[in-house]
Amino acid sequence: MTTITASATQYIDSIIQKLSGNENVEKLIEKLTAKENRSTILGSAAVLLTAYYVLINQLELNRPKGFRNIPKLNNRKNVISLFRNDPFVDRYNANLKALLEDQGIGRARMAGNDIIFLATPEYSRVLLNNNDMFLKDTTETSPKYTLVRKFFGGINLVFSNGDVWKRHRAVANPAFHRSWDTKLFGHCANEMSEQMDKDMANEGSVEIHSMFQRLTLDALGLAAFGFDFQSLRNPKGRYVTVYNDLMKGALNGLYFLFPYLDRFPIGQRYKMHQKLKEFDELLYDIIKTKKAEIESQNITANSDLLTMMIKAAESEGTVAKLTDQELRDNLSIFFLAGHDTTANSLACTLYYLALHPEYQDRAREEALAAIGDDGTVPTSEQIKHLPFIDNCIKESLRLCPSVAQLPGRVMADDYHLTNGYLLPKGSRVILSIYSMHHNKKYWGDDVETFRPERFDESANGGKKVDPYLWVPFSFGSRSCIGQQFSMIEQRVVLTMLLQRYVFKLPADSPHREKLQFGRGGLLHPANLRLEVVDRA
Ligand code: HEM
Repeated sequence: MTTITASATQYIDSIIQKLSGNENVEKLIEKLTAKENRSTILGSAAVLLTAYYVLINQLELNRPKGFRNIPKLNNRKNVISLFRNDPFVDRYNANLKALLEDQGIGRARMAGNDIIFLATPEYSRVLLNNNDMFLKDTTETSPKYTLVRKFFGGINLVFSNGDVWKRHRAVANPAFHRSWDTKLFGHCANEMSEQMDKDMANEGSVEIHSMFQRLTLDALGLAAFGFDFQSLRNPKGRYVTVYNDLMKGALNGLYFLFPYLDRFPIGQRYKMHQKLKEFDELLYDIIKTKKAEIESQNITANSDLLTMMIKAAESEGTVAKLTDQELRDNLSIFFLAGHDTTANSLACTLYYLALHPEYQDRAREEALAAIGDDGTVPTSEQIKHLPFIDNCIKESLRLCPSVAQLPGRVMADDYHLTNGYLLPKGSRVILSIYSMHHNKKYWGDDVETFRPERFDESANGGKKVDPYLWVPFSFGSRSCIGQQFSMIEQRVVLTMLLQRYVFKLPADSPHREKLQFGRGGLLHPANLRLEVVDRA
């Protein structure tokens, strides 16, 4: 484009030089510059410029062909739906589904950026195997004074790239890849049972999603840094309230659209910034205590994530230590990444088991065979082999992937897909996990039916599900570091609950026809009430 403009200017200059001195031309210039003609000329210039601008924008003549060929999504409707904060699935079904499931690719323009959606296992393979080309969109782009930036930190495992990400992942890997003490999750499952019994006695049903949110917050607090939020026992406790308020505040869409509102926060927003200071004091206190414990050798084999991360950095020698601020930022991001995600998965799985009693019976049979019926917390060994329950969790994560779209990537350079499409440098790319998980082409006509057998290799002639197609935890080197943690938590909790209760969907449940989803960033059931009947 710049080359074309430069040559055009040179060409016009040479013509002006040739024409200067020519009497007719000089008369014409005189006419054009006369005062009375100026408004006409300015008007015509404005019309020409507008026409040029419209042509460039509508026909996109300034964009490369490979990009222009990518089918366009219905942008206007999609943006309106975003502003209305419609639940993700409604927005997807109305505006994205048809094109993405048919073409596997589509593009839109939002807030001045090109967004390209990818939705086939082939594109998924390309994206997930090219981390240096498809860069994570980091929080560094949001100003330092925003609540979201202060809460989740500038640089952490989730929002970093290249060598910085490698360093954080190297420190966190040993902390996650080890056997987890099932007692921790068992303790939380027992606490949840007590609360469910109370709700059943008082209300006749249990809102299962919020119950799981409380369970996973308690489990993560204990596992991450040995702190008990006690949100199951006391949902209005000091730190639970602080944490929940901060989450709500950090994910408030208004401040994503207008981040500068956080520069001089007032009223409730000001109070949130103050609460963050309280939360930070707690985290830094815990870090200090853990460091002192490590120094005095006062640590056990079943230490929390934080202790393991500090120890990993100190004993490896090869990986640089994380600063207190980096440790704090990672702890904070573990909460964002690892608590609601698991809660949503547990809630959806229990919903499908309540909807399909025959699958629930089969899952319970497997649970009882593995862990017995005496009400004790299962051991790691006992929950190692639960193929049917695992398949129920997988099928539930297929239908309800908590992370419905992989967080955005930014193209480090122009990238040509094999079929001629171009992903231009700087454009944003989103892998639509939800679209791949709901496409008939890949899963058959019963795509919307809960059928755990899809994941049973022996029932499918040894055929495995493509790991780039089923990606609730993503895949490859940047896949979810907490996958094993989450699966162990889900196995312990589900086996213990199935051992003790029968779950039923109330006859008048709004979820009877299909699961209804709530608003917000992660895919989760909206107000899901189940009847929880004691087997005894
Ligand atoms: C059902 C539960 C979970 C789901 C569906 C889930 C999903 C995901 C997905 C899709 C990613 C990839 C994000 C991306 O590449 O942009 C991811 C990354 C991550 N998850 Fe999870 N997650 C779950 C549980 C957890 C838990 C329990 C933790 C921690 C305690 C956790 C911590 C993380 C972290 C730190 C990353 C970033 C890894 C990296 O970039 O190296 N997740 N998760």
